[in-house]
Amino acid sequence: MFLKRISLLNKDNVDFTQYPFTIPAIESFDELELTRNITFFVGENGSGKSTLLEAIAEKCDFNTAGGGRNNTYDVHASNSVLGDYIRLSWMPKITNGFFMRAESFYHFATHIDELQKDGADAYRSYGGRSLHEQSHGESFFSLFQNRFNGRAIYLLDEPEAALSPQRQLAFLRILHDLTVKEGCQFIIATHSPILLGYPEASILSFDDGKIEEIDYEQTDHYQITKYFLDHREKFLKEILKEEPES
Ligand SMILES: Nc1ncnc2c1ncn2[C@@H]1O[C@H](COP(=O)(O)OP(=O)(O)OP(=O)(O)O)[C@@H](O)[C@H]1O
Repeated sequence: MFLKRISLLNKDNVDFTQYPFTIPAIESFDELELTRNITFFVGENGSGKSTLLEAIAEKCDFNTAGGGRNNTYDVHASNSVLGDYIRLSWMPKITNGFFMRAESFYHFATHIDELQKDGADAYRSYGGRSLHEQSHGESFFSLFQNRFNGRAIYLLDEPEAALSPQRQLAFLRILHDLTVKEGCQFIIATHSPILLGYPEASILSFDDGKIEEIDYEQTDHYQITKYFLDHREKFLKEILKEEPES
């Protein structure tokens, strides 16, 4: 493990009427200890997971549109406001890593194509061919299999977005190998009940206005998916029933 703690600085200068401090989990955020090689961020849509992940990426000097330190391109690279207010505590400090956001991965793929056109052997780290020539899920997988290794921290925003259930299971194996054999650290925002099931991870919930560690079985992702699978017909009848006209 490398990144041990994330702390809020300058609390006196914070404007709680402005984004990102209007997000309840960020408003109450003070300090977060990271205790495992894999940390999951979970929570309802809009609960602040990406906001904190992007702030960590900015403090790591990764491209906030996606990429590592050396991936300089402009598309959607936004400044993280929260990045100005947090401090990362490392032991030891590392600089290698990657910020992956599913939503802007297309632009990252174009950036790699441009590097290749300029003469760099950029495809080598991504399965030997353009990420655009691979399916969405295949391109994610090429990144995980070829680009990720060694003493590094990986910040992933919804990596399951393009992965089939089978590939999500295969991704668990990659996570296992990269953390156990290579010592990599991961922070992953996810909605996947499959990924969240990884046994040696800590799960931080952003719900109920605070960031707190919870068990797998306490997550909505586990509970709703399990309930749905166990009671699909009853569940669907309930949510699809016609309301009587008033
Ligand atoms: N640049 C911005 N300016 C103002 N508000 C923003 C900005 N970016 C995000 N927000 C708001 O902050 C809240 C948290 O967004 P964030 O993307 O961190 O949520 P999330 O937990 O990652 O959600 P999801 O699971 O849907 O990806 C949302 O209500 C969103 O509308």
